[in-house]
Amino acid sequence: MAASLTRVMQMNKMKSLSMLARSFSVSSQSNYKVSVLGASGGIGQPMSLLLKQTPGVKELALYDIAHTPGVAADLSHIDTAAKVTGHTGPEEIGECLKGCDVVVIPAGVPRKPGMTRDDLFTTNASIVAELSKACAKYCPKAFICIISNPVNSTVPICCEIFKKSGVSDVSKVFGVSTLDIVRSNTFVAEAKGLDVSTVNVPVVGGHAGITIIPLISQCQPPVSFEQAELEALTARIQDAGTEVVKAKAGAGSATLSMAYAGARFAASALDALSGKEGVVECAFVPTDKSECGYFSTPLVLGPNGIESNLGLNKLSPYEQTLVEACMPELKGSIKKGEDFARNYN
Ligand SMILES: NC(=O)c1ccc[n+]([C@@H]2O[C@H](COP(=O)([O-])OP(=O)(O)OC[C@H]3O[C@@H](n4cnc5c(N)ncnc54)[C@H](O)[C@@H]3O)[C@@H](O)[C@H]2O)c1
Ligand SMILES: O=C(O)C[C@H](O)C(=O)O
Repeated sequence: MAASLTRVMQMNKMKSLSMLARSFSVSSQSNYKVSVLGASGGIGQPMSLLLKQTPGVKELALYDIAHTPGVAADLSHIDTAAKVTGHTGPEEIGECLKGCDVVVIPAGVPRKPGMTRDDLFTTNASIVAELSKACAKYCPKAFICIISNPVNSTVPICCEIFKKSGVSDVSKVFGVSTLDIVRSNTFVAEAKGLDVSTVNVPVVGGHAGITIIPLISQCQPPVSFEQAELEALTARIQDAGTEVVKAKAGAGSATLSMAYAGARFAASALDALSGKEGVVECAFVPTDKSECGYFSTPLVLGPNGIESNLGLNKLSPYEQTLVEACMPELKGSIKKGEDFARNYN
């Protein structure tokens, strides 16, 4: 009786792990160290929980300025392979980052109702600069996945800090815009009554308001909407972060959906590192394909980071107007980040 119960439990666990492996599509043979900076926060905790269950994670190193020992102790009791370590404060960040393959950064303050993402710059710019400096020192070859807002400025900050620290290759620095894709897939599937697991909408541009540009004309499977419906859907995707901020009424912004999206992007990074073919993700990265210098587009990822940038592909006339409209804001946010980093010590 006890033996058969154990067998059923083992089968259930294997089933749930293989479901997770399939949904995050990670090669189970790989063996990587993943670090989360800002691990005690609203995103950091649930994302670390997902990463603790992600096949291929050998070590999960958690860093924050507070509460990391408790989060690490809690997660370490979960019976999955990843070894969990907790690190608190700047004197422990080196140990956290040494040997790291993938770093995910959700450190920093979230929005409250009435704020824009850019309003977070004052606080978050220096947090991301400080953490980027540590990454450049301790794990310059790792995939760096930046969640902290404003992403349109924090990614340029990280890239500039890397260059200032002597790390010229920034082809593994990514602004995580996966949540925009996750939301677009969900909303399109709901509108068309499709199985959401089959829907894939590329989202390009940046990660704030009008800079978020879903390419619904390139949705797989193909879908079509009346223009008014398309515009309403696009606006909902662009404002989806604000929708959550308003609903949380002062208690922060998206955490659970972001944890899912962040863990999914990290899993793709692990896939890319392990040499899996055909890993494609949209992310906000440095590029010479856009006049801005940074833009989110679908990217083919490999062991060395971006293998190729798939660009915008064929845009509809409506999407072309959205791309043109986002340029002034995007350029301003990028410049703000670059200027900040150049003056940062
Ligand atoms: N890219 C996206 O799509 C997306 C989605 C949701 C949220 N965000 C952003 O993610 C960030 C975090 O959101 P949250 O809800 O988890 O916030 P939170 O306040 O719940 O957690 C942030 C964590 O960062 C930690 N932290 C602060 N300074 C730090 C430092 N110097 N080093 C390490 N850790 C530090 C805090 O102690 C806290 O635990 C915000 O900037 C938010 O706007 C981005
Ligand atoms: O909206 C926010 O402030 C958080 C995040 O950027 C989101 O899109 O949910």
